[in-house]
Amino acid sequence: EKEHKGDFHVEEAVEWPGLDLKLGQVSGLALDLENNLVVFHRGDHVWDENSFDSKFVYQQRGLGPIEQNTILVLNPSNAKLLHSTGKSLFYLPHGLSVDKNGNYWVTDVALHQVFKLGANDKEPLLILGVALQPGSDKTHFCQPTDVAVDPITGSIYVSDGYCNSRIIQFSPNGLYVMQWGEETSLGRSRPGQFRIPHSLALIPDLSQLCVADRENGRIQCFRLETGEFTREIKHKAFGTELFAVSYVPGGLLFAVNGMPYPGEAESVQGFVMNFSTGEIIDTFIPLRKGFEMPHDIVASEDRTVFVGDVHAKVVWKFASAEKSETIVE
Ligand SMILES: O=C(N[C@@H](O)C(=O)O)c1ccccc1
Repeated sequence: EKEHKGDFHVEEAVEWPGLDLKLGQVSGLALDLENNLVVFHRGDHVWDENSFDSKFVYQQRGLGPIEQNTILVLNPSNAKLLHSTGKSLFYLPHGLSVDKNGNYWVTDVALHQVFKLGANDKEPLLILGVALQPGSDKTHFCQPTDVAVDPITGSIYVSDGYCNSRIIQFSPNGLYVMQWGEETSLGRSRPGQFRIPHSLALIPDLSQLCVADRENGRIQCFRLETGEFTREIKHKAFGTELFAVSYVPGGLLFAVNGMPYPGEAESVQGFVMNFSTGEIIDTFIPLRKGFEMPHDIVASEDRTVFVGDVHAKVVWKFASAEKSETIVE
């Protein structure tokens, strides 16, 4: 048995989903205002080595947008489909978050754009970026990976992206405010340097934004108002890549790492950390089939955890099993 610290351990809820969700590559997860699970997936589109040219221009425009509904709202207990939207809009879904008014915020790495969608509207309420045009100025992104909205100020934060190394802040109505971050120089990665800022976790009560700095295999956190670096959370157990990070009010940080590189000892797994100390208090993997490429993670206050896998095209559910004793290896 592995060692668990703290007072709980998350374990796969094997009855989930119990029905075929007919998912494509699962890129983003979020919880809506009723704690329903929101899934952002790619339907019949895939991101593979033919998707982009050397200048990050999307090559499969001829396919047209994904015809399936790319945003699914599921009952978190029985996975029943409650609502779906987002058809004929997107080419390569990536990040997803829900704001305090229940709007969906998503990024599309093929369009190089960020969208705000009302829960029931067809037409986007706001679009940032220029369709299909990669760039790195105030109006262009390059494969933007995630978006988070501060519930207190309404400020919009975008992690930009696979082919940029920055976080950009926009005002609530989408005007450029400021940005921070730079690409990682050769050798050691310094604070504020990124190698694919891949996922965002906004912590409103601490006024911080944490970023999964994917290829640097670490989490970096910054002050929301200034972009000032506050801390790094990095563990050997993360291995080379750290894909996604998610914060749960009450002080827990959840994360998933990447598939091990050849010869790497660290396995692909989920992590539960104490936000204030940064220490790992639990790790978890599915009970039957292993993770393939866990791509996003979201957790609710009752410590139900969902992990979306972009290779396996599934969503895993984990529930926190009250642990009666500490079992040491
Ligand atoms: O990272 C990649 N994909 C995932 O993150 C994703 O699908 O979002 C990727 C990189 C190179 C080529 C093809 C895919």
